[in-house]
Amino acid sequence: MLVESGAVLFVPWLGGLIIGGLFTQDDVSIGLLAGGLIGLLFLQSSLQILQRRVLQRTVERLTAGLRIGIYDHLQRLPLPWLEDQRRGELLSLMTREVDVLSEFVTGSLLGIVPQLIVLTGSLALMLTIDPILTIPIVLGVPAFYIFMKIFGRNIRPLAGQIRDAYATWVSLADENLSILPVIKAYTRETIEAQRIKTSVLRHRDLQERMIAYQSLLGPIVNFIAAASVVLILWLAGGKVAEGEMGAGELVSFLLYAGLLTRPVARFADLWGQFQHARGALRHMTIVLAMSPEARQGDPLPKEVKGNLCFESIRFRYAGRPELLRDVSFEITAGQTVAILGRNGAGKSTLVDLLLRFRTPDEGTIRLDGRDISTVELSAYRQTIALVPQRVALIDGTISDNIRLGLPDATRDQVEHAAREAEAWAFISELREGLDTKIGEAGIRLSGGQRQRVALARALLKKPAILVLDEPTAMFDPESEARFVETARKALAGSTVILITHRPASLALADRVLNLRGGKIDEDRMAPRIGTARASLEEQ
Ligand SMILES: Nc1ncnc2c1ncn2[C@@H]1O[C@H](COP(=O)(O)OP(=O)(O)OP(=O)(O)O)[C@@H](O)[C@H]1O
Repeated sequence: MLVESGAVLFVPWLGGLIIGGLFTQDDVSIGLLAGGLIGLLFLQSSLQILQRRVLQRTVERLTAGLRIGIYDHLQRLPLPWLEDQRRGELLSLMTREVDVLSEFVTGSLLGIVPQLIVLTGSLALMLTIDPILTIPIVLGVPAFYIFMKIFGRNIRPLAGQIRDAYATWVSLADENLSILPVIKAYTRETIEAQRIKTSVLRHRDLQERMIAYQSLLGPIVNFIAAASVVLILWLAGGKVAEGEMGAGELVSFLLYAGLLTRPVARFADLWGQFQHARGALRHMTIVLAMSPEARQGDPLPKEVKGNLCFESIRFRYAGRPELLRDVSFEITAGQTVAILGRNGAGKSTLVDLLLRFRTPDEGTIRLDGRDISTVELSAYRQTIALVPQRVALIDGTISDNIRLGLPDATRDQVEHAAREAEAWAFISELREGLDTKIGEAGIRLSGGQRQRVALARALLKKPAILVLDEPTAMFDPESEARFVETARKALAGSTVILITHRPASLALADRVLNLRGGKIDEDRMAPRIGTARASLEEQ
């Protein structure tokens, strides 16, 4: 770009010499100069080709790098922050805003220095030809920038509004696509189509306003440039007639004035693009400056026993009354403890605290006596397997899904885990068994089947601590009874936290804790559970 800008500055000079040569009728030097000029133009075009290729590649690399970097950062951010964000906004950050920014960097920002060379070079050479003629041009350029700045004031807020409008419509479309059955069942298609239309049209209208602003700029700049050339011709024409200026010099001067329009027009666009990119950059900076979860900490010993201790835990969600007031309990390694509580009592929140998805406002959770907040995060989470209420499966085969937490597991281990989770019966009936594709690219599983796959995934990991949030909620009574029987063997040795209201599953528990009013009590039902276990064992 720098070399090309230098080459560009020679063209008017040579052009002027050729015209000057025409007047002196010197054929040899004109031929030489014309040859030189063609060579220079050829060099300029070749450099432009090279420049485009290099820039295009840089755009692609920058875009891909930013996307990878932002995604990687996003998934390391704390869950509560991620839950507060709109999905569309995060998607737009990785797609549209990355494009805006990388196009600005390679399309405009990198061009600044070469364009400045052309600008100052042209002005300097014009000054050497005729300082008086150059003065109005030198004065005109700052006036032009003040005009651009005023113009930019309208563009900046608009760029932010466009970003928001885009994120809104993408969020809406994303949400609607994921709840299509509800939309169809409640025949909301027309209403939803209208909502999408309104938000898409709002984005379109804002975009049109932006284009209107930007398209005004180009022609205004061109008009100013053309009018200036006419003015110069008029002023300089007299000087040539009076012999104060040669024809060649006039041509060079005009060509330099023409050259000036290139950087000036680029800088005019630059302002709008800069405002646009600034919006994207600000959003990106806010997200990238967010601190990820603290991952560093003490390593865990190889053998984790699974003794858990919640000490005086207090917790509230922002803007809500205190949910956990003084939660204290201990679980000895290998015990299965059921946690009961009404809807909204805070059971899932306790699990979130255990997994370090959230941090208690006060109190400490200990694993084998260590404060979990001081332990290295990945190693800590690897000791826990969670079967959440809402099972999330990935697009892939059943086997991929079960292997999620233990990618190197053998086929036998996967099958064994599937049997323990009462999943083998339905898997073996599928034509491709464990290799059956599920998710968007494959078959849909029923709620109960999904839950069993998730359970197999957790059992395969053989974690020190297993958290089961309503693991049998979608099981029929027979499968539940079988699960309870096999699970007792499968879970032996693991510390199990079981959140359930189902009496049959409760039979798995050694102890029952009741979460009520933000506190934990040991439940009086416990002896009855012992009886239920005994009767199950008899059966
Ligand atoms: N991210 C959140 N922000 C604000 N409040 C929340 C959040 N998540 C949960 N809550 C609130 O905290 C309370 C406890 O929720 P939690 O999911 O822990 O209850 P739960 O005992 O697991 O309920 P359930 O038996 O229905 O699953 C509820 O009142 C819920 O509205």
